[in-house]
Amino acid sequence: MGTVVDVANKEANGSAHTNKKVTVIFVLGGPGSGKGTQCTNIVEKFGYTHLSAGDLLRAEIKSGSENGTMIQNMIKEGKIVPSEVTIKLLQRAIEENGNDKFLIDGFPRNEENRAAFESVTGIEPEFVLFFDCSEEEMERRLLSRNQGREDDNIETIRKRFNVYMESSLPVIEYYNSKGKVRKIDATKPIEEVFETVKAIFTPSSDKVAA
Ligand SMILES: Nc1ncnc2c1ncn2[C@@H]1O[C@H](COP(=O)(O)OP(=O)(O)OP(=O)(O)O)[C@@H](O)[C@H]1O
Ligand SMILES: Nc1ccn([C@@H]2O[C@H](COP(=O)(O)O)[C@@H](O)[C@H]2O)c(=O)n1
Ligand SMILES: [Mg+2]
Repeated sequence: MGTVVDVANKEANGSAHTNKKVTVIFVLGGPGSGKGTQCTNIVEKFGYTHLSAGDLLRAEIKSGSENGTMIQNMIKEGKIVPSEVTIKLLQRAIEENGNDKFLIDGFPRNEENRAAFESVTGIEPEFVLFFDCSEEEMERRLLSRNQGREDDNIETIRKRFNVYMESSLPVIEYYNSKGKVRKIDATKPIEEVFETVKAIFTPSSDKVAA
C-alpha cells in the first residue's frame, strides 16, 4: 500500500525533495454526514492522521493569512475555495507530519480539486470512504451541531447541499467508476456507522469468523 511522491514540492527554493511514501484515504459525504466524527474514531483505532480540508481552511483564516478574507467569504457562501490554496495546506500538513497514513476529510470537493491534487502531489487515494446520508438527517445534524461554525445556518446549509449535489457527487461517481468507493449508510447511529467503518479497515486475515 502507499504511493511514493514528492509531497514537499520544494523545487522553488532549490532544496532537496522529500520523497515520502504515504497512504491516503479520501473521506467524502455531504455536509453533516459524519465525516469528522468517524475520522476521530478511525484515528483512535487505526492510527491514521486526520486532515480536514475545512479545518485547515478555518485555521488559515484564524492565522491572519492574506487569503483569510477570501476563504471566509467562500465558506460563508458555501463555495469551494480555489484548489491551489487548499492543496498547499494539505501538502504542508502531510509533509510536516511524521505519520505516513492520512485520512483526507472533505477533499476533493469538485473535479478541479481532484485533478489538481493528483497532478501536483502524484497521490492517488487507496480508497474513498463515502458517508451516504439523507439531506433531511444532515440538515438536522448541522442545525444542532453547536460548534459556532459560521456556515451552520439554514441559508448557507442549503447552498452547501447544492454544491455537494452539483460538484462533489460527480467526484464520488468518478472514483466509483474506478472501483474505489466504500459506501457506508451514514444515517445510522454513530456506533453502528463505526462498526461498518471498522470492517472496511480491518484486514480480512484479522477478521474472526462469527
Ligand atoms: N451517525 C450519527 N448520528 C447522529 N449524529 C451524528 C452522527 N454522526 C455525526 N453526528 C453529529 O452530527 C454533527 C455533524 O457531524 P460531523 O461534524 O462529523 O459531520 P461532517 O460530515 O464532518 O460535517 P461537515 O462537512 O459540515 O464538516 C455533529 O454534531 C455530530 O456529533
Ligand atoms: N476541499 C474543500 C473543503 C472545504 N471547503 C470549504 O470549507 C467549507 C467547510 O468544509 P467542511 O468540510 O468543514 O464542511 C466548505 O463548505 C467550503 O466552503 C473548500 O472550499 N474546499
Ligand atoms: Mg467536518
